[in-house]
Amino acid sequence: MYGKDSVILSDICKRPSGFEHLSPFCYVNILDKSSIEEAVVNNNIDTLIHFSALLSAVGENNVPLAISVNGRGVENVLEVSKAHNLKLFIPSTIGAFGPTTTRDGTPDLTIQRPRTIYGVTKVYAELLGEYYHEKYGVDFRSLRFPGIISTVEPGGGTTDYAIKIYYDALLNGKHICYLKPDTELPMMYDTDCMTSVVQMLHTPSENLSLRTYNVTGFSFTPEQIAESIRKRIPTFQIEYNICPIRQKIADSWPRSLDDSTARRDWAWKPEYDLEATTEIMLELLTAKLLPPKNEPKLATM
Ligand SMILES: NC(=O)C1=CN([C@@H]2O[C@H](COP(=O)(O)OP(=O)(O)OC[C@H]3O[C@@H](n4cnc5c(N)ncnc54)[C@H](O)[C@@H]3O)[C@@H](O)[C@H]2O)C=CC1
Ligand SMILES: CC(=O)[C@H](N)C(=O)O
Repeated sequence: MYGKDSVILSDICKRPSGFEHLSPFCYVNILDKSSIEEAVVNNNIDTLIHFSALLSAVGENNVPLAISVNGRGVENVLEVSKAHNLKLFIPSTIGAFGPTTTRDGTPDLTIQRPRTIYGVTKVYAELLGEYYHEKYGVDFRSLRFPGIISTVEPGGGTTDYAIKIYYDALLNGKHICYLKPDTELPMMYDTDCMTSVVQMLHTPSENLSLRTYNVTGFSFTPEQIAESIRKRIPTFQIEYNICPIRQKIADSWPRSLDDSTARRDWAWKPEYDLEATTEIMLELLTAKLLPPKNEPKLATM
């Protein structure tokens, strides 16, 4: 299940430089079922992890494309999983909840009436996956993630500021935040996110009481993440220029998630809190963005 001999990455665009050593890479357009099937058959794939999607903010700007990528893409991977007996993981999100859901300690099973096309398509993915599991026996599994914080530049979501703020802290000493200072959202560090996927995929089917679980790390506001950065970069400043679209989305999402079912069923437990996340983000991004200048080489004799 791990390592470059076991994993193949795919996308419709070339992978960013610096990741070539990770694993083989191939073109797959998830809107083209035969392209998924070709990759599965040619590489003898047994598990499909389907990450491709348009996130919440970009989805609002291109609804037909979001319906297509997030909706048809899911239909295609489910059909291919059914035909080739694959284990299938599709991430869901806090975006699958909406303003009528309880926002604090949101449980796994509750009202799901999202108001974004991203959320609507993610509820569709959850329900269609569970339907394929019940009707056809597809080993479908899903986790509802909060905002994921990693050093990879964000792809157009509402929680993106929680990545950009670290870039800005190092490059400019200042971040202009599109959410209000007291907007609380749940988040999780990258390593915990990947651990949760691996743990859930390893859990025997009979131990899963749900096919879609909440998982979370910790919750914070822009003010609180700025304070955490200021402990390490005292001159760091945050200013606010509210984006009404993203603010409205954030105000409709949970402030915190209840992930006790995942903790009970497959011993889920995150390792990173806000301080540990700030520590590692600043360390990794310093290495990525501010590499040490090369010392002049000594003349060889
Ligand atoms: N980043 C986050 O905070 C969270 C992400 N998730 C889920 O995790 C998954 C990955 O999210 P990110 O990596 O942040 O998104 P991203 O926007 O960074 O990456 C999405 C990828 O999908 C690819 N893609 C788009 N159209 C495609 C097509 N037709 N065929 C093949 N690939 C296509 C894009 O090229 C891109 O590499 C998504 O399903 C998202 O809903 C869930 C909760 C939080
Ligand atoms: C929480 C998510 O699903 C994503 N980061 C987004 O903000 O759209």
